[in-house]
Amino acid sequence: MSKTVVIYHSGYGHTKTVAEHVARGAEAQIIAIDAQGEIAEADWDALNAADAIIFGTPTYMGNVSWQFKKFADATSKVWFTRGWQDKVFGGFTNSASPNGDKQVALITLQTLASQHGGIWVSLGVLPSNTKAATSDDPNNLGGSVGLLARSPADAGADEVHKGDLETAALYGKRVAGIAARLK
Ligand SMILES: Cc1cc2nc3c(=O)[nH]c(=O)nc-3n(C[C@H](O)[C@H](O)[C@H](O)COP(=O)(O)O)c2cc1C
Repeated sequence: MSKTVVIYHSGYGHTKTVAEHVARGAEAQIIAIDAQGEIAEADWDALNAADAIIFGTPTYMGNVSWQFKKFADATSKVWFTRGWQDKVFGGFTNSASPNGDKQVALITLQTLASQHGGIWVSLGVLPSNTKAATSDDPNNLGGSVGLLARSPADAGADEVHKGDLETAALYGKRVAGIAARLK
């Protein structure tokens, strides 16, 4: 059994909903970065002990939230010791527009994982991109690097698109499964 941790920031709850579905698929511990961009000391211990880490952030102004970036910069302490070298990593982002520059945020997460010498896991779910496809379908946003999710600007935190939440669970399962195979 591998140990997976989902660590995310969410300003208004939508990304939290996505994180919970990723964590359910991965059977992962879940850690929230708070509004000041902080996590507890015990959370660092959990991250250090994990076989797989999945990063999550809303896309704000075309990139990760400042709270996530503050966390990312704080990981430089671990970077110096190569403490996360060869861990398995994944990442997800949620935003209002179908595109909304989500990919930029995702690449930031992939780059963070790579800085740590990690093994990045792609989404691994075929896009639903036919005329009949809807937001209820898996990977209807057509991602490949990691998980993309959409919450329309007027949607509540419990209204993240159904297909994206299903994709979130599939992706969590995939990351944890790959970590278990490598262990
Ligand atoms: C400061 C700010 C910047 C945002 N920038 C973007 C953006 O660049 N692209 C986009 O599609 N949505 C953008 N949004 C919309 C959020 O990504 C969307 O509401 C998301 O669901 C918020 O997630 P959260 O509830 O976890 O904070 C922005 C929202 C805020 C508050």
